[in-house]
Amino acid sequence: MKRGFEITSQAADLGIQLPQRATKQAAGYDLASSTEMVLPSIWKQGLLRAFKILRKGRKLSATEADDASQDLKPYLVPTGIKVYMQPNEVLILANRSSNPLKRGLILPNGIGVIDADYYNNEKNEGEIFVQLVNWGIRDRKIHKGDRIAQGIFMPYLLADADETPHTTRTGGFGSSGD
Ligand SMILES: O=c1ccn([C@H]2C[C@H](O)[C@@H](COP(=O)(O)OP(=O)(O)OP(=O)(O)O)O2)c(=O)[nH]1
Ligand SMILES: [Mg+2]
Repeated sequence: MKRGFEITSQAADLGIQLPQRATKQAAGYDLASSTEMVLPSIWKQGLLRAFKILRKGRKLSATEADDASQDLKPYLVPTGIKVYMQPNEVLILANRSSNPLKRGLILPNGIGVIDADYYNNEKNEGEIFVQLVNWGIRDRKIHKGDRIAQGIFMPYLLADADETPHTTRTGGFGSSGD
């Protein structure tokens, strides 16, 4: 067992497929959404918020002002997939080039880094999530099974003065602190 994908126990009954490459020399394993969800247009969300404020025609209360100034966050699309690999390897998540062109979808983190020690972590079993922002004008529906990103296995190198930490990964998305 060198490297590969597994379905998470939560997604075991969803009938999802393991990621595959689309052509003989494709570098990326296509990852699909494990659920149906709507990704609201980021423009629309921002404008709706602005309209709401304007329509009020009065000074906002402190809580309203606080709500209105909250950042619009990217959506985390679940895949129901976890990945195992060698300790010196990483899975790089990259967007599909057709996503921005055809669907207005971008990966706000540029690329996703899936660490080898994310596998089977205590918080979410190592489920891969794809961060997506819909920067199109219209809301976008994602269907279960839609391919949303691709994962590329890579070896990584250590620096001379590397002091490998002994800490165990407990989750993702900021689990190691700010
Ligand atoms: O697009 C992504 C990016 C990351 N991850 C998971 C796998 C990765 O191993 C973990 C941590 O990612 P990263 O180190 O890039 O984020 P961080 O903000 O530094 O979080 P942490 O403190 O948990 O390392 O989150 C995803 O599922 N999807
Ligand atoms: Mg990190």
